[in-house]
Amino acid sequence: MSSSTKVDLDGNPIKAMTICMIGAGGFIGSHLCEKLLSTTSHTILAVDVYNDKIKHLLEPESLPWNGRIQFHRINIKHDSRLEGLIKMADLTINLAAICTPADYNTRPLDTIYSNFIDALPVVKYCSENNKRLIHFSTCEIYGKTIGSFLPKDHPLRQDPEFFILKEDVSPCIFGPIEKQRWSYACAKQLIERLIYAEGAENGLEFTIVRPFNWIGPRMDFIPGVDGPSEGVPRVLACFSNNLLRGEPLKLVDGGESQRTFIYIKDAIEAVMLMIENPARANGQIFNVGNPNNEVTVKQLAEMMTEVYSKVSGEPSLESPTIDVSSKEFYGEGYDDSDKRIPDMTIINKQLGWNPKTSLWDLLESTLTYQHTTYAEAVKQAIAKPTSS
Ligand SMILES: NC(=O)c1ccc[n+]([C@@H]2O[C@H](COP(=O)([O-])OP(=O)(O)OC[C@H]3O[C@@H](n4cnc5c(N)ncnc54)[C@H](O)[C@@H]3O)[C@@H](O)[C@H]2O)c1
Ligand SMILES: O=c1ccn([C@@H]2O[C@H](COP(=O)(O)OP(=O)(O)O[C@H]3OC[C@](O)(CO)[C@H]3O)[C@@H](O)[C@H]2O)c(=O)[nH]1
Repeated sequence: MSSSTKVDLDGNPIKAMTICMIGAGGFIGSHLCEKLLSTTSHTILAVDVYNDKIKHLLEPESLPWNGRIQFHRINIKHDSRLEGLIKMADLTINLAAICTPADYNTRPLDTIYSNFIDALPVVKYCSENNKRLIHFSTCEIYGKTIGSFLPKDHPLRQDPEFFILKEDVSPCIFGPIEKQRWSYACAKQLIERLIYAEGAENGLEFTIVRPFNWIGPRMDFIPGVDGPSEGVPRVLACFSNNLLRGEPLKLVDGGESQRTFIYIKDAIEAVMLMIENPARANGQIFNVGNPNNEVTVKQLAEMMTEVYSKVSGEPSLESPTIDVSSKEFYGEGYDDSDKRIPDMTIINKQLGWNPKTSLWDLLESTLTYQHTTYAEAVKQAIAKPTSS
Protein backbone atom coordinates (compact mmCIF):
# COMPACT_ATOMS: atom_id res chain seq x y z
CA MET A 1 0.00 0.00 0.00
CA SER A 2 1.50 3.43 -0.94
CA SER A 3 1.83 5.98 1.87
CA SER A 4 -0.75 8.22 0.14
CA THR A 5 -3.51 5.55 -0.01
CA LYS A 6 -6.53 6.79 1.93
CA VAL A 7 -7.77 4.36 4.56
CA ASP A 8 -11.11 4.04 6.34
CA LEU A 9 -11.65 4.14 10.11
CA ASP A 10 -10.57 0.50 10.37
CA GLY A 11 -7.36 1.01 8.41
CA ASN A 12 -8.61 -0.60 5.17
CA PRO A 13 -7.80 1.14 1.86
CA ILE A 14 -10.71 3.11 0.39
CA LYS A 15 -11.45 2.05 -3.21
CA ALA A 16 -12.61 4.66 -5.74
CA MET A 17 -16.36 4.31 -6.23
CA THR A 18 -19.09 5.60 -8.51
CA ILE A 19 -21.85 7.44 -6.69
CA CYS A 20 -25.29 8.12 -8.14
CA MET A 21 -26.34 11.29 -6.31
CA ILE A 22 -30.02 12.16 -6.75
CA GLY A 23 -30.78 15.79 -5.82
CA ALA A 24 -27.12 16.68 -6.41
CA GLY A 25 -28.10 20.15 -7.62
CA GLY A 26 -29.56 21.25 -4.29
CA PHE A 27 -28.06 22.84 -1.19
CA ILE A 28 -26.63 19.69 0.47
CA GLY A 29 -25.88 18.02 -2.88
CA SER A 30 -23.77 20.95 -4.07
CA HIS A 31 -21.60 20.84 -0.93
CA LEU A 32 -21.28 17.07 -1.06
CA CYS A 33 -20.24 17.18 -4.75
CA GLU A 34 -17.66 19.87 -3.96
CA LYS A 35 -16.16 17.81 -1.14
CA LEU A 36 -16.14 14.52 -3.07
CA LEU A 37 -14.48 16.09 -6.10
CA SER A 38 -11.84 18.05 -4.21
CA THR A 39 -10.79 15.44 -1.64
CA THR A 40 -11.46 11.96 -3.11
CA SER A 41 -11.16 10.06 -6.38
CA HIS A 42 -14.80 8.96 -6.46
CA THR A 43 -16.94 9.60 -9.55
CA ILE A 44 -20.37 11.27 -9.35
CA LEU A 45 -23.40 10.64 -11.53
CA ALA A 46 -25.24 13.81 -10.53
CA VAL A 47 -29.03 13.63 -11.03
CA ASP A 48 -31.32 16.65 -10.66
CA VAL A 49 -33.76 18.81 -12.57
CA TYR A 50 -31.54 21.87 -11.89
CA ASN A 51 -27.78 22.40 -11.88
CA ASP A 52 -27.31 26.09 -11.08
CA LYS A 53 -25.72 25.34 -7.68
CA ILE A 54 -23.14 22.92 -9.18
CA LYS A 55 -22.41 24.82 -12.41
CA HIS A 56 -19.01 25.84 -10.99
CA LEU A 57 -18.16 22.13 -10.69
CA LEU A 58 -19.30 21.20 -14.21
CA GLU A 59 -17.59 23.98 -16.21
CA PRO A 60 -15.01 24.67 -17.53
CA GLU A 61 -13.61 21.38 -18.76
CA SER A 62 -10.13 22.31 -17.48
CA LEU A 63 -11.20 21.64 -13.87
CA PRO A 64 -8.94 19.10 -12.11
CA TRP A 65 -11.86 16.68 -11.60
CA ASN A 66 -12.91 16.78 -15.25
CA GLY A 67 -14.48 13.43 -16.10
CA ARG A 68 -15.35 12.56 -12.48
CA ILE A 69 -18.73 14.32 -12.52
CA GLN A 70 -21.50 13.85 -15.08
CA PHE A 71 -24.75 15.79 -14.83
CA HIS A 72 -27.99 14.03 -15.79
CA ARG A 73 -31.03 16.32 -16.02
CA ILE A 74 -33.62 13.81 -14.87
CA ASN A 75 -36.92 14.17 -13.04
CA ILE A 76 -37.04 10.95 -11.01
CA LYS A 77 -40.85 11.01 -11.12
CA HIS A 78 -40.81 9.72 -14.68
CA ASP A 79 -37.53 8.78 -16.29
CA SER A 80 -36.51 5.28 -17.28
CA ARG A 81 -32.80 6.24 -17.22
CA LEU A 82 -32.78 6.20 -13.41
CA GLU A 83 -32.44 2.44 -13.00
CA GLY A 84 -29.50 2.34 -15.44
CA LEU A 85 -27.64 4.99 -13.44
CA ILE A 86 -28.26 3.17 -10.15
CA LYS A 87 -26.99 -0.05 -11.75
CA MET A 88 -23.82 1.73 -12.93
CA ALA A 89 -23.08 3.05 -9.43
CA ASP A 90 -21.65 1.36 -6.33
CA LEU A 91 -23.65 3.64 -4.05
CA THR A 92 -26.81 5.75 -4.44
CA ILE A 93 -27.41 8.83 -2.31
CA ASN A 94 -30.98 10.14 -2.43
CA LEU A 95 -31.40 13.81 -1.51
CA ALA A 96 -34.31 14.64 -3.81
CA ALA A 97 -37.30 16.07 -1.99
CA ILE A 98 -39.67 18.94 -1.47
CA CYS A 99 -38.33 20.08 1.91
CA THR A 100 -39.46 23.65 2.57
CA PRO A 101 -42.10 23.93 5.34
CA ALA A 102 -44.09 26.55 3.39
CA ASP A 103 -44.99 23.73 0.96
CA TYR A 104 -46.05 21.08 3.48
CA ASN A 105 -49.47 22.55 4.29
CA THR A 106 -50.06 24.36 0.99
CA ARG A 107 -48.92 21.57 -1.41
CA PRO A 108 -49.43 18.45 0.72
CA LEU A 109 -49.98 16.14 -2.28
CA ASP A 110 -46.76 17.24 -4.00
CA THR A 111 -44.99 16.94 -0.64
CA ILE A 112 -46.19 13.38 0.00
CA TYR A 113 -45.50 12.28 -3.58
CA SER A 114 -42.03 13.80 -3.53
CA ASN A 115 -40.97 12.38 -0.18
CA PHE A 116 -42.61 8.95 -0.42
CA ILE A 117 -43.91 7.87 -3.85
CA ASP A 118 -40.99 9.31 -5.86
CA ALA A 119 -38.45 7.72 -3.52
CA LEU A 120 -39.98 4.24 -3.92
CA PRO A 121 -38.33 3.31 -7.25
CA VAL A 122 -34.95 4.42 -5.88
CA VAL A 123 -35.30 2.02 -2.95
CA LYS A 124 -36.60 -0.74 -5.21
CA TYR A 125 -33.78 -0.41 -7.77
CA CYS A 126 -31.16 -0.43 -5.00
CA SER A 127 -32.70 -3.46 -3.35
CA GLU A 128 -33.19 -5.45 -6.59
CA ASN A 129 -29.68 -4.69 -7.85
CA ASN A 130 -27.92 -5.18 -4.48
CA LYS A 131 -26.73 -1.57 -4.40
CA ARG A 132 -25.99 0.39 -1.26
CA LEU A 133 -28.33 3.32 -0.45
CA ILE A 134 -27.79 6.41 1.70
CA HIS A 135 -31.21 8.02 2.08
CA PHE A 136 -31.81 11.53 3.41
CA SER A 137 -34.65 11.66 5.89
CA THR A 138 -35.14 14.48 8.43
CA CYS A 139 -35.10 15.43 12.12
CA GLU A 140 -38.79 16.30 11.56
CA ILE A 141 -39.43 12.57 11.82
CA TYR A 142 -39.45 13.09 15.61
CA GLY A 143 -42.20 15.73 15.35
CA LYS A 144 -42.90 17.25 18.75
CA THR A 145 -41.05 16.40 21.99
CA ILE A 146 -42.73 14.39 24.75
CA GLY A 147 -42.09 17.36 27.06
CA SER A 148 -44.15 19.69 24.86
CA PHE A 149 -47.31 18.02 26.18
CA LEU A 150 -46.48 18.94 29.79
CA PRO A 151 -47.57 22.26 31.34
CA LYS A 152 -45.08 25.09 30.56
CA ASP A 153 -43.66 25.21 34.12
CA HIS A 154 -43.56 21.44 34.73
CA PRO A 155 -40.13 20.39 36.14
CA LEU A 156 -39.93 17.33 33.84
CA ARG A 157 -39.66 19.71 30.88
CA GLN A 158 -36.06 20.24 32.03
CA ASP A 159 -35.35 16.48 32.05
CA PRO A 160 -33.38 15.45 28.91
CA GLU A 161 -35.43 12.22 28.76
CA PHE A 162 -38.35 14.46 27.78
CA PHE A 163 -36.67 16.30 24.92
CA ILE A 164 -33.43 14.71 23.63
CA LEU A 165 -34.13 12.97 20.31
CA LYS A 166 -32.65 9.45 20.08
CA GLU A 167 -32.73 7.43 16.87
CA ASP A 168 -33.56 4.08 18.51
CA VAL A 169 -35.73 5.27 21.40
CA SER A 170 -37.74 8.45 20.70
CA PRO A 171 -41.27 8.18 19.30
CA CYS A 172 -42.49 10.09 16.23
CA ILE A 173 -45.16 12.53 17.49
CA PHE A 174 -47.13 14.36 14.82
CA GLY A 175 -50.27 16.53 15.03
CA PRO A 176 -53.73 15.67 13.66
CA ILE A 177 -54.27 15.06 9.93
CA GLU A 178 -55.81 18.52 9.41
CA LYS A 179 -52.46 19.97 10.46
CA GLN A 180 -50.99 19.27 7.02
CA ARG A 181 -47.58 20.50 8.17
CA TRP A 182 -46.92 16.89 9.13
CA SER A 183 -47.45 15.55 5.57
CA TYR A 184 -43.67 15.80 5.00
CA ALA A 185 -42.61 14.17 8.28
CA CYS A 186 -45.14 11.39 7.83
CA ALA A 187 -44.01 10.66 4.25
CA LYS A 188 -40.38 10.64 5.39
CA GLN A 189 -41.31 8.31 8.25
CA LEU A 190 -42.98 5.82 5.92
CA ILE A 191 -40.04 5.76 3.48
CA GLU A 192 -37.70 5.21 6.45
CA ARG A 193 -39.83 2.26 7.55
CA LEU A 194 -39.85 0.86 4.02
CA ILE A 195 -36.07 1.12 3.70
CA TYR A 196 -35.64 -0.48 7.11
CA ALA A 197 -37.96 -3.32 6.08
CA GLU A 198 -36.05 -3.82 2.79
CA GLY A 199 -32.93 -4.16 4.94
CA ALA A 200 -34.57 -6.65 7.28
CA GLU A 201 -36.38 -8.78 4.67
CA ASN A 202 -34.29 -8.44 1.52
CA GLY A 203 -30.84 -7.52 2.82
CA LEU A 204 -30.73 -3.95 1.41
CA GLU A 205 -27.57 -2.21 2.59
CA PHE A 206 -28.82 1.19 3.73
CA THR A 207 -27.95 4.20 5.85
CA ILE A 208 -30.59 6.75 6.86
CA VAL A 209 -29.49 10.32 7.61
CA ARG A 210 -31.61 12.61 9.80
CA PRO A 211 -30.27 16.15 9.27
CA PHE A 212 -30.94 18.68 12.04
CA ASN A 213 -31.18 22.12 10.37
CA TRP A 214 -27.99 22.17 8.27
CA ILE A 215 -27.33 25.71 7.12
CA GLY A 216 -24.76 27.59 5.05
CA PRO A 217 -24.09 29.16 1.65
CA ARG A 218 -26.35 28.19 -1.29
CA MET A 219 -29.28 27.26 0.96
CA ASP A 220 -32.59 27.85 -0.85
CA PHE A 221 -33.06 31.20 -2.63
CA ILE A 222 -33.56 34.91 -2.10
CA PRO A 223 -37.15 35.73 -3.15
CA GLY A 224 -37.28 38.01 -6.19
CA VAL A 225 -33.57 37.49 -6.96
CA ASP A 226 -32.93 33.81 -7.66
CA GLY A 227 -36.36 32.48 -6.70
CA PRO A 228 -40.00 33.55 -6.94
CA SER A 229 -40.91 36.88 -5.26
CA GLU A 230 -43.75 35.25 -3.37
CA GLY A 231 -41.73 32.13 -2.44
CA VAL A 232 -41.06 31.32 1.22
CA PRO A 233 -37.72 29.55 1.74
CA ARG A 234 -36.39 28.09 5.02
CA VAL A 235 -35.58 30.38 7.92
CA LEU A 236 -31.93 31.13 7.02
CA ALA A 237 -32.93 32.48 3.59
CA CYS A 238 -36.06 34.25 4.95
CA PHE A 239 -34.01 36.13 7.53
CA SER A 240 -31.16 36.76 5.03
CA ASN A 241 -33.70 38.25 2.62
CA ASN A 242 -35.08 40.55 5.35
CA LEU A 243 -31.56 41.68 6.31
CA LEU A 244 -30.52 42.30 2.69
CA ARG A 245 -33.65 44.40 2.15
CA GLY A 246 -33.34 46.28 5.46
CA GLU A 247 -36.72 44.93 6.64
CA PRO A 248 -37.59 43.55 10.10
CA LEU A 249 -37.23 39.79 10.47
CA LYS A 250 -40.60 38.06 10.82
CA LEU A 251 -40.98 35.90 13.94
CA VAL A 252 -43.62 33.25 13.40
CA ASP A 253 -45.82 32.96 16.53
CA GLY A 254 -43.25 34.98 18.49
CA GLY A 255 -40.21 32.88 17.43
CA GLU A 256 -40.43 30.67 20.53
CA SER A 257 -39.64 27.38 18.76
CA GLN A 258 -36.16 26.06 19.35
CA ARG A 259 -33.71 24.63 16.84
CA THR A 260 -30.11 23.42 16.79
CA PHE A 261 -28.26 24.67 13.70
CA ILE A 262 -25.21 22.97 12.22
CA TYR A 263 -22.75 24.32 9.66
CA ILE A 264 -23.08 22.51 6.34
CA LYS A 265 -19.33 21.88 6.16
CA ASP A 266 -19.34 20.05 9.53
CA ALA A 267 -22.33 17.97 8.44
CA ILE A 268 -20.69 17.04 5.13
CA GLU A 269 -17.76 15.56 7.09
CA ALA A 270 -20.24 13.17 8.72
CA VAL A 271 -21.67 12.13 5.34
CA MET A 272 -18.15 11.52 3.99
CA LEU A 273 -17.49 9.13 6.89
CA MET A 274 -20.72 7.27 6.07
CA ILE A 275 -19.76 7.00 2.39
CA GLU A 276 -16.27 5.68 3.10
CA ASN A 277 -17.09 3.41 6.06
CA PRO A 278 -19.90 1.13 4.85
CA ALA A 279 -19.18 -1.53 7.47
CA ARG A 280 -19.85 1.02 10.21
CA ALA A 281 -22.69 2.89 8.49
CA ASN A 282 -24.80 0.12 6.95
CA GLY A 283 -28.03 -0.64 8.77
CA GLN A 284 -27.75 2.57 10.81
CA ILE A 285 -29.97 5.62 11.26
CA PHE A 286 -27.88 8.68 12.15
CA ASN A 287 -28.86 12.02 13.68
CA VAL A 288 -26.55 14.66 12.21
CA GLY A 289 -26.73 17.93 14.11
CA ASN A 290 -24.98 20.19 16.58
CA PRO A 291 -26.54 19.94 20.07
CA ASN A 292 -24.38 22.84 21.27
CA ASN A 293 -25.94 25.35 18.85
CA GLU A 294 -29.44 25.56 20.31
CA VAL A 295 -31.38 28.84 20.09
CA THR A 296 -34.97 30.00 19.92
CA VAL A 297 -35.90 31.40 16.51
CA LYS A 298 -36.06 34.83 18.19
CA GLN A 299 -32.46 34.43 19.41
CA LEU A 300 -31.43 33.33 15.91
CA ALA A 301 -32.99 36.51 14.49
CA GLU A 302 -31.14 38.66 17.02
CA MET A 303 -27.82 36.95 16.35
CA MET A 304 -28.23 37.15 12.56
CA THR A 305 -29.05 40.86 12.88
CA GLU A 306 -25.87 41.48 14.88
CA VAL A 307 -23.66 39.38 12.61
CA TYR A 308 -25.10 40.93 9.43
CA SER A 309 -24.45 44.42 10.71
CA LYS A 310 -20.83 43.41 11.40
CA VAL A 311 -20.18 41.81 8.00
CA SER A 312 -22.08 44.37 5.89
CA GLY A 313 -21.09 47.50 7.83
CA GLU A 314 -24.75 48.56 7.79
CA PRO A 315 -26.48 49.60 11.04
CA SER A 316 -29.35 47.39 12.20
CA LEU A 317 -32.94 48.62 12.45
CA GLU A 318 -34.20 50.10 15.69
CA SER A 319 -36.90 47.39 15.79
CA PRO A 320 -35.16 44.47 14.03
CA THR A 321 -37.99 41.92 14.41
CA ILE A 322 -41.75 41.83 13.99
CA ASP A 323 -44.23 39.17 15.18
CA VAL A 324 -46.46 37.43 12.66
CA SER A 325 -49.00 34.64 13.16
CA SER A 326 -48.27 31.26 11.59
CA LYS A 327 -51.64 31.41 9.82
CA GLU A 328 -50.69 34.69 8.17
CA PHE A 329 -47.17 33.52 7.31
CA TYR A 330 -47.69 29.87 6.29
CA GLY A 331 -51.49 29.59 5.96
CA GLU A 332 -54.00 27.09 7.35
CA GLY A 333 -52.68 23.75 8.60
CA TYR A 334 -49.26 24.91 9.80
CA ASP A 335 -47.90 23.43 13.02
CA ASP A 336 -44.37 23.30 14.44
CA SER A 337 -41.73 21.19 16.15
CA ASP A 338 -41.08 22.79 19.54
CA LYS A 339 -37.47 21.73 20.14
CA ARG A 340 -34.85 19.64 18.35
CA ILE A 341 -31.75 18.45 20.19
CA PRO A 342 -30.05 15.44 18.58
CA ASP A 343 -28.61 12.65 20.67
CA MET A 344 -25.11 12.01 19.31
CA THR A 345 -24.35 8.62 20.87
CA ILE A 346 -24.80 6.47 17.75
CA ILE A 347 -22.87 8.61 15.26
CA ASN A 348 -20.15 9.11 17.83
CA LYS A 349 -19.78 5.40 18.50
CA GLN A 350 -19.99 4.27 14.86
CA LEU A 351 -18.07 7.05 13.11
CA GLY A 352 -16.31 9.03 15.87
CA TRP A 353 -17.82 12.22 14.42
CA ASN A 354 -18.52 15.48 16.25
CA PRO A 355 -19.56 18.92 14.94
CA LYS A 356 -17.10 21.79 15.44
CA THR A 357 -18.45 25.17 14.34
CA SER A 358 -20.23 27.54 16.73
CA LEU A 359 -23.44 29.26 15.67
CA TRP A 360 -21.74 32.66 15.66
CA ASP A 361 -18.90 31.46 13.42
CA LEU A 362 -21.17 29.67 10.96
CA LEU A 363 -23.43 32.72 10.71
CA GLU A 364 -20.43 34.96 10.14
CA SER A 365 -19.19 32.94 7.15
CA THR A 366 -22.70 32.32 5.79
CA LEU A 367 -23.87 35.94 6.04
CA THR A 368 -20.60 37.14 4.48
CA TYR A 369 -21.47 34.87 1.54
CA GLN A 370 -25.09 36.14 1.44
CA HIS A 371 -23.94 39.77 1.47
CA THR A 372 -21.26 39.27 -1.20
CA THR A 373 -23.55 37.22 -3.43
CA TYR A 374 -26.82 39.11 -3.12
CA ALA A 375 -26.49 42.69 -1.77
CA GLU A 376 -26.08 44.31 -5.21
CA ALA A 377 -28.83 42.20 -6.85
CA VAL A 378 -31.25 43.02 -4.02
CA LYS A 379 -30.50 46.75 -4.39
CA GLN A 380 -31.30 46.51 -8.09
CA ALA A 381 -34.48 44.52 -7.44
CA ILE A 382 -35.66 47.17 -4.97
CA ALA A 383 -34.85 49.99 -7.40
CA LYS A 384 -36.74 48.33 -10.28
CA PRO A 385 -40.28 49.76 -10.59
CA THR A 386 -42.85 46.96 -10.07
CA SER A 387 -45.24 46.39 -12.98
CA SER A 388 -48.87 46.89 -11.94
N1 LIG B 1 -31.01 21.16 4.76
C1 LIG B 1 -31.45 20.61 5.86
O1 LIG B 1 -31.19 21.08 6.96
C2 LIG B 1 -32.26 19.35 5.85
C3 LIG B 1 -32.90 19.00 7.04
C4 LIG B 1 -33.65 17.84 7.07
C5 LIG B 1 -33.74 17.03 5.95
N2 LIG B 1 -33.10 17.39 4.81
C6 LIG B 1 -33.25 16.49 3.65
O2 LIG B 1 -32.05 16.49 2.90
C7 LIG B 1 -32.35 16.40 1.50
C8 LIG B 1 -31.69 17.54 0.74
O3 LIG B 1 -32.08 18.77 1.30
P1 LIG B 1 -31.56 20.19 0.76
O4 LIG B 1 -31.60 21.10 1.93
O5 LIG B 1 -30.32 20.02 -0.01
O6 LIG B 1 -32.78 20.56 -0.20
P2 LIG B 1 -32.78 21.19 -1.69
O7 LIG B 1 -34.17 21.53 -2.00
O8 LIG B 1 -31.76 22.25 -1.78
O9 LIG B 1 -32.29 19.95 -2.58
C9 LIG B 1 -33.16 18.97 -3.09
C10 LIG B 1 -32.81 18.77 -4.56
O10 LIG B 1 -33.60 17.70 -5.05
C11 LIG B 1 -34.01 18.02 -6.35
N3 LIG B 1 -35.23 17.27 -6.70
C12 LIG B 1 -36.42 17.34 -6.06
N4 LIG B 1 -37.31 16.55 -6.68
C13 LIG B 1 -36.67 15.98 -7.72
C14 LIG B 1 -37.07 15.08 -8.73
N5 LIG B 1 -38.32 14.63 -8.82
N6 LIG B 1 -36.15 14.68 -9.65
C15 LIG B 1 -34.88 15.15 -9.59
N7 LIG B 1 -34.46 16.02 -8.66
C16 LIG B 1 -35.33 16.43 -7.73
C17 LIG B 1 -34.27 19.52 -6.32
O11 LIG B 1 -34.24 20.09 -7.62
C18 LIG B 1 -33.13 20.00 -5.42
O12 LIG B 1 -32.02 20.39 -6.17
C19 LIG B 1 -33.87 16.38 1.41
O13 LIG B 1 -34.29 15.04 1.30
C20 LIG B 1 -34.34 16.95 2.73
O14 LIG B 1 -35.60 16.46 3.10
C21 LIG B 1 -32.39 18.55 4.73
O1 LIG C 1 -39.27 34.02 8.33
C1 LIG C 1 -39.36 33.05 9.12
C2 LIG C 1 -39.17 31.70 8.71
C3 LIG C 1 -39.28 30.68 9.64
N1 LIG C 1 -39.56 30.96 10.93
C4 LIG C 1 -39.62 29.86 11.95
O2 LIG C 1 -38.31 29.33 12.07
C5 LIG C 1 -38.34 27.94 12.43
C6 LIG C 1 -37.46 27.14 11.47
O3 LIG C 1 -37.97 27.24 10.18
P1 LIG C 1 -37.32 26.48 8.91
O4 LIG C 1 -35.87 26.40 8.98
O5 LIG C 1 -37.88 27.15 7.71
O6 LIG C 1 -37.92 25.02 8.98
P2 LIG C 1 -38.06 23.90 10.10
O7 LIG C 1 -36.89 23.86 10.99
O8 LIG C 1 -39.36 24.08 10.79
O9 LIG C 1 -38.17 22.61 9.19
C7 LIG C 1 -37.06 22.12 8.45
O10 LIG C 1 -36.30 21.31 9.33
C8 LIG C 1 -35.59 20.37 8.58
C9 LIG C 1 -36.32 20.23 7.26
O11 LIG C 1 -36.73 18.87 7.17
C10 LIG C 1 -35.52 20.45 6.02
O12 LIG C 1 -34.76 21.61 6.13
C11 LIG C 1 -37.42 21.27 7.28
O13 LIG C 1 -38.65 20.65 7.40
C12 LIG C 1 -39.82 27.55 12.43
O14 LIG C 1 -40.27 27.61 13.76
C13 LIG C 1 -40.50 28.66 11.61
O15 LIG C 1 -41.83 28.86 12.02
C14 LIG C 1 -39.74 32.28 11.34
O16 LIG C 1 -40.00 32.57 12.54
N2 LIG C 1 -39.64 33.27 10.42
